[in-house]
Amino acid sequence: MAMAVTMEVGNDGVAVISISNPPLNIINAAMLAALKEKFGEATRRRDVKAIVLTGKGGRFSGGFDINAFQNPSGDTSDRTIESIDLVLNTIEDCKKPVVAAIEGLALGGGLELAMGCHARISAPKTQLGLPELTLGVIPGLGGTQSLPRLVGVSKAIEMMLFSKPIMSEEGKLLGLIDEIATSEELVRVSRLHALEISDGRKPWVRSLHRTDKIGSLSEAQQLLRTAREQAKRTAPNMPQHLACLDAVEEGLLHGGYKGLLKEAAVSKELVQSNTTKALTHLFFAQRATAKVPNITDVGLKPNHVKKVGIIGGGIMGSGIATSLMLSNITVFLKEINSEYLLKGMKTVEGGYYIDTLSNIQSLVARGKVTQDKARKALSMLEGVSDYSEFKEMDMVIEAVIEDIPLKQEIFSELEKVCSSCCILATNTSSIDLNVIGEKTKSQDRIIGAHFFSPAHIMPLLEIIRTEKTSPQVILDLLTVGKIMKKVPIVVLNCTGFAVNRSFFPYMQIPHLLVHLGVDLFRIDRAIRNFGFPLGPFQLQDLGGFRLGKASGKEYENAFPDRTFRSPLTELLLKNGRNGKSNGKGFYVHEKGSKPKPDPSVLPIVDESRKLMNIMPGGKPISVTDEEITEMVLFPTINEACRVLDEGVVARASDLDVASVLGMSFPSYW
Ligand SMILES: C[C@H](O)CC(=O)SCCNC(=O)CCNC(=O)[C@H](O)C(C)(C)COP(=O)(O)OP(=O)(O)OC[C@H]1O[C@@H](n2cnc3c(N)ncnc32)[C@H](O)[C@@H]1OP(=O)(O)O
Repeated sequence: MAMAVTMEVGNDGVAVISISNPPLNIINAAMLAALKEKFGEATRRRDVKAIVLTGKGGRFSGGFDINAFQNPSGDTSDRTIESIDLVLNTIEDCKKPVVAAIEGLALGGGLELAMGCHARISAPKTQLGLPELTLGVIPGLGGTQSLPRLVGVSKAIEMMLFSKPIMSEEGKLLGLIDEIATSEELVRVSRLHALEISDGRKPWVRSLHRTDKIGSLSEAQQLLRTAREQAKRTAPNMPQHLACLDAVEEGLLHGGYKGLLKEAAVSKELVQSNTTKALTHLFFAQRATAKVPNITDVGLKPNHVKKVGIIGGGIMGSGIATSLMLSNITVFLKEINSEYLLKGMKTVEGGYYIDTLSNIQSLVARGKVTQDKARKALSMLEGVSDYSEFKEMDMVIEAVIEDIPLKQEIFSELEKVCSSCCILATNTSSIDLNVIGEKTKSQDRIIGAHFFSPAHIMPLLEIIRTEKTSPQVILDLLTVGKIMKKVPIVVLNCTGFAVNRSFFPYMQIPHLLVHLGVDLFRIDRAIRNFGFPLGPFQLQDLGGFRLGKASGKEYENAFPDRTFRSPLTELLLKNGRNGKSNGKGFYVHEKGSKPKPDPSVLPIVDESRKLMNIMPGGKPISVTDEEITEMVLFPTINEACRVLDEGVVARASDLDVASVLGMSFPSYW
């Protein structure tokens, strides 16, 4: 059904105005106009005593149409300010009481419409939130004014700045929700509530008139100061956080109406910003990854994957296991001996390293997982040291070291011990899948499941298919990925696949620059200032130099025309450095403190420079930070274009998503 706003007036004198725009009742300009019209009609009609505003199809509304931010009309100067015209003048100042009946979700503009009403009745477990900042904008239908007045300044700032929705049960405690009613009772209870307001038996509350939750101005300003400092630290390159706080402050200083004007002015500016363009592009790009041509559009049904075997309990294997367990999937973790098995199990569960939190403990400590969920997840893990249980597996993920003969042997073995419909996946980050499966006859069920480290935290899953991988197997892994709350992108088999292949210049060009005389710590700083959380040398420390050397070889073989070779990595290894794993890389890594640049690495760098001798005239080149960033990123973009041109990814936007979620490319560029 297309977008519609309908009104039904009952014998009780309540007009129920319903919005409908399946699946999420997204609001657009036409809907706002239709709402105004229906409210006008309800206000005029003598048989209407009160109004209930609700959404059809079990969802109130997912908010305003994000497409509108992608193509904002150039001149918005004489556009109506909807927060004033509709939410304030039409709904909040309506001459008849208006009650919102909320179910499923009320996000962004959806919640803002509800906050314009005089009371809110919600079904249980309904999501309420203002996630606009994740899109580069701020709440634009009055939310910066109504939310602080309904839940207090501190909670409102938290909900907006972290774009963190709450559930209706918490909303009830905070006073955002007046009553909770079952889905079946929702509209009936809302009608009664509206009539009771009309009879004077329940209070008729206009959100913007409220001051009781705001507290003193000095307290509020202290909260705003702290929030501003935090925003400057955590979102230094994004304007919307400070802009949102400015709009809140304006309303606190000069009243809700002035606050709405400020909100509108700021929104108008932000909607044209590059940050909004980038973040809304990412929103749709992320959803597009779920649509894989010839896989998700050919009527296949996913098989239910209940049991997964993992071969190898190292960092990757234990991270993947953690993520699967938290998604209620039973994991059999296999290691070659009891010592390694214990270590793998403890990395997941805790207790092996006394001073390091296990995967699960660290998620609980960071508030990502509740104790209850952690307990449940732990019951999904079993450690094994042979293949006797593997007949039962729906999928196996191999996560051993990058050693071709070892992987080939494991896959031959798996073919024998697993059932013929078990998915055989490898977590290799660069080895050709055809080579891994060469010694089997099961090429149709061999697939790459490339997780990014740490696998229980990073959201990207790169799914690699060969020409022989069956569509059903691809669909099944896609589905498991979604159950694990990962964002899966499907790519073709090639050296480095889509993500590491695109980013191999990002790891190599910094070495070229260093050999041309640029300071390595300056390169990391320039890249961090651009917005990456870590510089390329910090990243190489994390991966370890042995891995760097092995994958460097792969790229040298595959793309000899565009690889930079230097003896640096070899020299580092010879000097007993392997990056973070032994505490010695380009940085000093000590437990409990941030990595610090290590000056003792510089003589090794100099030795490598001397051996290469590529500085023009023997002198370091002179470059600006901007040039450093461009010299590192432009070849990366070129490689991404090759990846696209060769059809390794289905869409350019898949690479955008992969760069942000897998390589932490700053989302706002
Ligand atoms: C003026 C106001 O202050 C400004 C605003 O309201 S800004 C918008 C605020 N709202 C949001 O940010 C919510 C964005 N949406 C979401 O986070 C998620 O869609 C959700 C959590 C609501 C639901 O998730 P889920 O059930 O997985 O559904 P999901 O697949 O994401 O969405 C279903 C479809 O609706 C689309 N959609 C979701 N929210 C949308 C929006 N706000 N605008 C346009 N399209 C939207 C999706 O692109 C998807 O389309 P597709 O089927 O063609 O791919």
